[in-house]
Amino acid sequence: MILTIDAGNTRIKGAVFEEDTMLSDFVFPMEDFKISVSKILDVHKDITDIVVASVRNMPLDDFFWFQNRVKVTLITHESIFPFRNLYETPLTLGIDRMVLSAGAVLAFPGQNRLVVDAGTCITYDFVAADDQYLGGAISPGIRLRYEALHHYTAKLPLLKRELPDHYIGKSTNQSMHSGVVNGVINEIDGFIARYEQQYPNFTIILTGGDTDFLAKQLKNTIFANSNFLLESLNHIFQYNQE
Ligand SMILES: Nc1ncnc2c1ncn2[C@@H]1O[C@H](COP(=O)(O)OP(=O)(O)OP(=O)(O)O)[C@@H](O)[C@H]1O
Ligand SMILES: CC(C)(CO)[C@@H](O)C(=O)NCCC(=O)O
Ligand SMILES: [K+]
Repeated sequence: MILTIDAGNTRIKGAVFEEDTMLSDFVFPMEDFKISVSKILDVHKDITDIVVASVRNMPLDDFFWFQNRVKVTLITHESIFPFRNLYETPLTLGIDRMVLSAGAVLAFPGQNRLVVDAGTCITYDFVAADDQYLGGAISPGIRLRYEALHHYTAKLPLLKRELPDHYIGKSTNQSMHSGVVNGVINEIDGFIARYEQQYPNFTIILTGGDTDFLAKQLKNTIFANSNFLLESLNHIFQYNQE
């Protein structure tokens, strides 16, 4: 039994796996890291390994704190990934993007794959059918866009995400929802259309904190799975054992 941990930019997510089955999952703020993980280990006494991917500047001691109870594996640029990395700056590629790309290769062998992670940032990662990682894009996520509008203006309020039913916003709030949410939807549809010009067939995976909010709004058929990063960590761990 293993505990996978995704230390994201805003929140920490975790899931317990017995082989390919997810037994439970958790979300907690950074401050609660040690207490939350301790509790999970207390409840699931059969956990033998913790597998972590972190995009934060978090002290590694926090992870290795549990070393006396379980084996701790940190996924880093030195881990074994099932793709050839063609990024020109491979050492600056986010570990989350590498894990998602690896997960896409292992879950969808022999296909072109695009992973869209709608989290704090929206990231796009393309891995071709020959398992070459080509790169992608990084843009601000939904919450970041709302926060930026509020933070860098005098008049715009801080709003919570809301699905607009009109393109033409008839009030400040409607205009902001249309700008942020329709903007993101068009961005994702637009990226997919662009990639389609070059690669007529590919599998699209949507993940991240805004998965469920966005999934039905997109034009294309996608695999929507907000736990894809945690599942990918489980797959990479198994792959690295083999
Ligand atoms: N309870 C929540 N707390 C924070 N963000 C949430 C929540 N529910 C949905 N979201 C949405 O999730 C997005 C953030 O995604 P996510 O939670 O995956 O970010 P994260 O933890 O920083 O991870 P990552 O760094 O991998 O993006 C925000 O744009 C926000 O709209
Ligand atoms: C883009 C983020 C912040 C998304 O979580 C992360 O993947 C990251 O820090 N990336 C480093 C830059 C890059 O991927 O090229
Ligand atoms: K992200």
